[in-house]
Amino acid sequence: MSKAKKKNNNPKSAWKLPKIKWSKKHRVILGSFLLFLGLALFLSFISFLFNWKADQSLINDLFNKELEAKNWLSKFGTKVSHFFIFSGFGIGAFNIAFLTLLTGIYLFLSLSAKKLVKYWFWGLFIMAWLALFFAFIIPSQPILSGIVGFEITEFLSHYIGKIGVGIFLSFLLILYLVIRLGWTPDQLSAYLKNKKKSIEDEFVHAEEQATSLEQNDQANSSKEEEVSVDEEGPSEVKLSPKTKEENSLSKEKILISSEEEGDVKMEVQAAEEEDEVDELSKKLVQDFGEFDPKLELSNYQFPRIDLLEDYNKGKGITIDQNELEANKVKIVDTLKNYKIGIADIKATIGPTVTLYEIIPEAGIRISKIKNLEDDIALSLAALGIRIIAPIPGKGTIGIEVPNQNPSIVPMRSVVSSPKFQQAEMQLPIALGKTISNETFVVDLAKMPHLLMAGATGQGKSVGLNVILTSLLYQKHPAEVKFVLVDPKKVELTLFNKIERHYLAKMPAIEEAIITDNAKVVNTVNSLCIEMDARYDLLKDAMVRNIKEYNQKFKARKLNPEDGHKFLPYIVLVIDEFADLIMTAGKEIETPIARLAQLARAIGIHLIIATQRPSVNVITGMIKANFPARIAFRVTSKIDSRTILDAGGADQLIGRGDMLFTQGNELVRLQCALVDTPEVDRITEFIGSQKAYPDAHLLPEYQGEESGTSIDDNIDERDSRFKEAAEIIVTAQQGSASLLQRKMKLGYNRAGRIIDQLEAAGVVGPFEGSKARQVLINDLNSLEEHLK
Ligand SMILES: Nc1ncnc2c1ncn2[C@@H]1O[C@H](COP(=O)(O)OP(=O)(O)OP(=O)(O)O)[C@@H](O)[C@H]1O
Repeated sequence: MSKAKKKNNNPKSAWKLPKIKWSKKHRVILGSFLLFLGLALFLSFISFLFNWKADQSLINDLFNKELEAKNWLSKFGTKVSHFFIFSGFGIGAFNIAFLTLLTGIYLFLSLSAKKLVKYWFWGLFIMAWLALFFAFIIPSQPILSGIVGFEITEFLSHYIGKIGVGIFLSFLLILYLVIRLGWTPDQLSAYLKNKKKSIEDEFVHAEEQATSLEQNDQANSSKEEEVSVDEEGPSEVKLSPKTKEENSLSKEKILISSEEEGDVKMEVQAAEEEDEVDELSKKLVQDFGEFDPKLELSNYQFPRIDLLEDYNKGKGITIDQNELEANKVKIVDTLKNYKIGIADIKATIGPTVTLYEIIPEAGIRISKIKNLEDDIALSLAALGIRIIAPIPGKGTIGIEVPNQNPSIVPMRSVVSSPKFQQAEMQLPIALGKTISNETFVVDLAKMPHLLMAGATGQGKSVGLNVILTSLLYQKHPAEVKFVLVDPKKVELTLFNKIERHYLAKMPAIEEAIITDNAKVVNTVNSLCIEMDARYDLLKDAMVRNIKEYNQKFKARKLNPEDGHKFLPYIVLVIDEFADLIMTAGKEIETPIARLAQLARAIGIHLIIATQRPSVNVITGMIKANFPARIAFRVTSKIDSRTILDAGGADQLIGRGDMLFTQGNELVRLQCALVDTPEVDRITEFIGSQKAYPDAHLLPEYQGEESGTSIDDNIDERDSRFKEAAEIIVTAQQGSASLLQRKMKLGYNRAGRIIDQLEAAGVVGPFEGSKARQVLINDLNSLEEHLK
């Protein structure tokens, strides 16, 4: 009988499997039918509990019109309830009603059938268990155990005795708890926590699905829109692997368009595969929670705001009313000399400069004012005047006049601003304040690289410290690593204290802050290798960028045994780029440009600073790849053009007054001030806390000189040398990351083996970013060669 019942029910779940054949309409119709059927069963069952005795006489006399049933669903309710509860499985049969209802909901909302099969299996399991259980403890109540439950228990106790049945039932219960719910004593608490979340997620998910369906419905109703859905859905998926939720959403999109077009089977299969990974990762997350990259330094404390100085001690900007008036008169008079009438003038007071916004009288052409820019500046005779004609987006002209008593923008004020504190950015940086005294926060990850230049003593080093400090205030040591290059050996030394928290370096280098140019070249090349390795990981994980990758890793969808790991952002800071490019030339320019072009997606960001903004330092290649630029004060217009492709930086007043561009318009900012003692306190605060055993290690890179000196010493070969050689020859691809993945090696060991393979003549020399050439064609030749 139980079999018969299962047969009855299974098809419902099996119907769902060949999803693609079911049009949305069919699913909705069948779904709502099952939904109502489930509801009817549920009501019948409930009512049966109270009326079963009264209605019992009906069972064999269903067609007698004189008899009335008390069941809420009358004779139908009585009959089915009797069948499922009384003759069947007792109150466990409520599961049938519930499962039918659930199937209805799944079909209605077009949710994945995979889960449903599971629900049915375990739902029926529990139903059978309950029947046996009740027959075991209260055998006299057929309504609790049902006849089937009673009979089976009878049968079992006949053979294994009452105690045997008890043991058997306990075993089944444990089976359910362990397999279905994943309970072990220590995971019990973790489970309870996660269950809540997964239920919430499911609701959100279902809502999203419903909205997506609705949207598609709307799309289908209009022919034009239908085309756009069809075009967008599939191409989105092919080009951009998505996170779990997005994936199932786009899967739905494809299915819907497939009903119109009917040939996107491939995507459907891919989506099914993703489901399996999902199940596993969900289970892992359920058992262990999300992966927490911060766990190793879980007690790490972020630096406190009071480590920073409050230079203004609560004072805001102070500006003299007379100063404002005098400047206004001067501006109006000067413009009058050039026959430019003013309709209105408005002043916005910033920390360093005040912006006078002028609306010229009707009929005056902006171009006229623009042409007179230099003359007007001369007439106003003040350093630091910058004319913006027109102010982008407005029909007005801006004249920036320096304040007589500029106020400092303390790092403390920008760090504690809500704008920075609540910034939802990957690498938020509080650069300073705008001319209208608003805190200016940018995302380094979006820049994605920054070029910083200005004459000496104008605030570059402070600017670098502002950037680094911003990140220290927002990012845990597990999330970001700095590679610091400081040929001047003074500016960044303080950061030595946080070497084992925040710095990254090559294993062979002792000092984490690199001062020697030859080592810089190696390190930059090492970052290129890191970049390639990260791209391999991204490709393998089928994601587009580090953010998605880390999300996927945290959700335990990527297996660490395949070489996957949480990837911190890496920020490379080069303090004096001029020295470097003068001595190393192309050797450094090429890998820098390569990093700049490609590294954004994998979380490596470059900041290069120079006090010599000449074209042989800031070359075309560098400029093309650094759209975000900061110019501090420079001495000539030419320098300003070299940095910004525009004048203006020569009109700045120094001490952190700067122009910032992210590729479009220029923004004048007052850089925040963080002085050496403050940086000292912050690094001391961080440095005194528990650290990682070492700085974050970058891949090994052997420079030209050291590369050629590898001997082919057979005794010193790695124990897995031969295996590695075979992998390389089979794949015909000489890369350390390949060995890393296939042999599950660390980067250093894989790198060493590659060097040994080079020495043994199996692979060619290092070719920068490209994989090395493999010099042996097949395994037979390799055998010969190694002999
Ligand atoms: N944002 C700022 N607010 C106030 N004063 C500043 C600011 N930035 C710099 N200064 C002042 O300017 C001085 C020089 O700044 P900084 O050392 O950053 O210049 P620099 O451009 O790095 O010089 P160099 O190229 O010689 O290292 C600082 O000591 C400080 O007094």
